[in-house]
Amino acid sequence: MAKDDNLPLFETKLAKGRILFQFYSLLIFVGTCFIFAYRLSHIPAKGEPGRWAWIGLFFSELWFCFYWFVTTVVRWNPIYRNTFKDRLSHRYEKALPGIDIFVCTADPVIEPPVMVINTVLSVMAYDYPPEKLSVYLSDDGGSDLTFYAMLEASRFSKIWLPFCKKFKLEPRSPEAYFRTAVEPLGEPVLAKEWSTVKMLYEDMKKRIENTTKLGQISEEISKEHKGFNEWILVASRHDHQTILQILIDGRDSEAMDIQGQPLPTLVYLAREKRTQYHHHFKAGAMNALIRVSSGISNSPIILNVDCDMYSNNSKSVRDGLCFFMDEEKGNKVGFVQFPQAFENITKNDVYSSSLNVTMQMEMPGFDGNGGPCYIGTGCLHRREALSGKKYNKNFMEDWKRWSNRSVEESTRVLEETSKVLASCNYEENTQWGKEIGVKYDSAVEDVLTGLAIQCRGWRSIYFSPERKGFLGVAPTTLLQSLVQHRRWSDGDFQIFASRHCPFVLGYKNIPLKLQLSYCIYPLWAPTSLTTLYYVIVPSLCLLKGISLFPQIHGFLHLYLSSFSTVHIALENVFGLGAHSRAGGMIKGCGYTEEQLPTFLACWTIS
Ligand SMILES: O=c1ccn([C@@H]2O[C@H](COP(=O)(O)OP(=O)(O)O[C@H]3O[C@H](CO)[C@@H](O)[C@H](O)[C@H]3O)[C@@H](O)[C@H]2O)c(=O)[nH]1
Ligand SMILES: [Mn+2]
Repeated sequence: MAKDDNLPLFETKLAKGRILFQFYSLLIFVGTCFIFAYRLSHIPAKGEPGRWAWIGLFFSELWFCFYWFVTTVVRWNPIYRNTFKDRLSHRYEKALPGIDIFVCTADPVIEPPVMVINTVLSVMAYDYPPEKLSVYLSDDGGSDLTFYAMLEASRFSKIWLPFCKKFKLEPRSPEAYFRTAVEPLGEPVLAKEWSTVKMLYEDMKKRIENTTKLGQISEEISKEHKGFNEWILVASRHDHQTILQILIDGRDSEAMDIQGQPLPTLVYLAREKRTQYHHHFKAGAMNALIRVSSGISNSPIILNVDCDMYSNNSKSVRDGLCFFMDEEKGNKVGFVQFPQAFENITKNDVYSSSLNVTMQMEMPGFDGNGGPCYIGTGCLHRREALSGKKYNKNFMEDWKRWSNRSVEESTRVLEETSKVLASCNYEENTQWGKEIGVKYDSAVEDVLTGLAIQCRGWRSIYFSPERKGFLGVAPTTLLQSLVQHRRWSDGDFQIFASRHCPFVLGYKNIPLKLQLSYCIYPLWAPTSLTTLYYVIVPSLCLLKGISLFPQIHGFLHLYLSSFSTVHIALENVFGLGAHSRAGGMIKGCGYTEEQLPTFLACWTIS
């Protein structure tokens, strides 16, 4: 036995500078106490003008103080993870488990088929034994255009996968790769292959784009695959039977790339849609995928990505497995969440679409408090945890059980038997969407599902490697950004106001500091009310000559002004610092949610 056999597969590091941050928080807290002392001791008497405005202001400040407390709890103790993939490979290379990868798409117009298949190709090309990978595309658009693109991708994968592996390319989305890669002119052999593959990709892209533009499949194309016949029965995207096509069956000995290596299984699924049944959006799609995949490959680990988030790092699956397969701590891990990162962030990122503060400060903080939330994409799940199983101390994943499994049926029979699992009435009178799978009835099904998994005893892990695991498309216009934030604020607040409230669901199931951390997003919505109050009422009162802030003189002046200096200086270090450390621009900073310090500054300056 080699001597590194007992070493862990991952390590955890505490963030630097925590003490400084904690000291800074203490300073803010002292300042806040002074404010409350003043507010309470100077309430205008009954009949004096401004009494109600004053009391309102006091409650707003109490709220800000609570919100600041929650953000401080989140940021108190961030941790960072590091994996040892060489140890994983050394110990388990022959016994690596199967991985099922789910890609969700919903609309061929908003999510063009070319983009979708780039994501699909990027995950098919993971640096992982291909016979152990199964990629499932869920098409809620029920579109033959997307199906056609998948057919093209299944053919192109035979060239693309060996090409990626031979030259160890990154990223493995052909579009993203060719956009940035420089032609290797110095090496004639490589250069020839490079330009051939590029040309083949461009040709395929053109064919798909032309068909998409046309909006329908030509007769010539429809003869290429019997799958197109399914669309004869499709009334509309909201009313059709299940369409399930196994485009590449990994068990098939003829499913080989041009180098003779096996290919990952590739499945196209458009679950059944009927107008009288609610389809539950992405959550419904995910649950159909969980069931269908259990009949086909049934891998113990499930990775899910949105169709606009391609894999930017071919090692991510191995990274994730370092957590699940760690001998000491792995069994408790329910899911491993990667950050959402985007490749289309504008220069100043005025709407803070990059989510830098969330991804680089808050999520590591969640992890330190008990585990990050599930954020819908770039997440590896343990199938058992996602399917509703409770963790218990004796749980031991049997990684071999899954790899020994063999499905006997032919591809066609397998397709037919699996279709039932994606039908509309399959979930009637079951726990799907409640206790099993991704939860329904929430605009942020992901956060709610992650919370439930944690409450069932599983640990989650946040892993942010230097080379980003996934890159997606962020909203860039004010309208897109507002729509997204409104959905998040609404959805998160609904969780808070329901029986799924972190303090109810989490009571005794997750640590109190994690329950508190979970409030940070649900409280966005109510905080907007106090913010509006704080912005509007004092200004109106000033117009009437009523001041709601103290006139400063004497000792208090000295104290407050020195505090304001210290505070503003520190706010620059921590507020701006937090933002720019997270890679943001100064202009985007005003949009981060550092309210209390901002209001403190407002106090001290007024
Ligand atoms: O009926 C539907 C609607 C959407 N989707 C897919 O769901 C994903 C996310 O939807 P999108 O409209 O892009 O929402 P975003 O605001 O970008 O989603 C963010 O927020 C969601 C809710 O918190 C998470 O589920 C997502 O993963 C996260 O990227 C996309 O791949 C869609 O194709 C479906 O499969 N079926
Ligand atoms: Mn999206």
